[in-house]
Amino acid sequence: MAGSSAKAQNWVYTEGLAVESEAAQQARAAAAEAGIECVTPATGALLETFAAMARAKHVVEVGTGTGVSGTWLLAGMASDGVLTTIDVEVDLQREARRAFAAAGIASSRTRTIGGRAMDVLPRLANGNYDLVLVDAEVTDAADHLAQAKRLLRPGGTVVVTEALWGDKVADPARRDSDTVAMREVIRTVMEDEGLHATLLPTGGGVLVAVKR
Ligand SMILES: C[S@@+](CC[C@H](N)C(=O)[O-])C[C@H]1O[C@@H](n2cnc3c(N)ncnc32)[C@H](O)[C@@H]1O
Repeated sequence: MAGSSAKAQNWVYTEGLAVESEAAQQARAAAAEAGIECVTPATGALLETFAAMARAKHVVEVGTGTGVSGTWLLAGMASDGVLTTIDVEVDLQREARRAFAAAGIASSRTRTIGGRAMDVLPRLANGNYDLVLVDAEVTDAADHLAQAKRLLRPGGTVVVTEALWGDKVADPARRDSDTVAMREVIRTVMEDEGLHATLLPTGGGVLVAVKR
């Protein structure tokens, strides 16, 4: 028990270290008002770091929401990098565009596409992207991941958020369909010889894989 309370303390400490920009805070408030989930501050900081490590110029995001994750990604990307972000909810994307503008991001650096990811992703170019973030429905994550693999250049990174699925993935007694689907996504990624992969406990769990 002492171990798990120390882990909880570590988690709170890690989240507290991530200083969120005013624009991301604005997007987070809009997400709360709309009743949608968004990445935690520590996950956002991790996304910024991944984007900066890659000096990312071409990033795809599945699940724009109100722009919390997008704001963090743009902060880490190359100054001329372009974020292509997809969501079925265009009203949420309007909030995201507001957050990107508040962050001082030129409109030419974001491409917000309204629609279902599986209608949009197949139209994007093979091997052209440095980073793909998958943050929509867990039931679609396997399909989004397969598209991400196609879109990434060698050395490009795919990130799947909420990978610990409300702390249920690690509990073998949890067998609801969403938890099983996320476990299957993790297994597929970890066993894929075309990827270097790991699972981080940051935020709600972050599955990260680099294309070989
Ligand atoms: C968890 S929220 C994204 C939050 C956002 N990434 C952030 O952290 O600020 C998930 C989003 O995925 C969108 N979504 C769900 N299914 C989708 C699909 N099949 N294609 C595109 N977007 C989808 C929802 O409308 C919702 O805005």
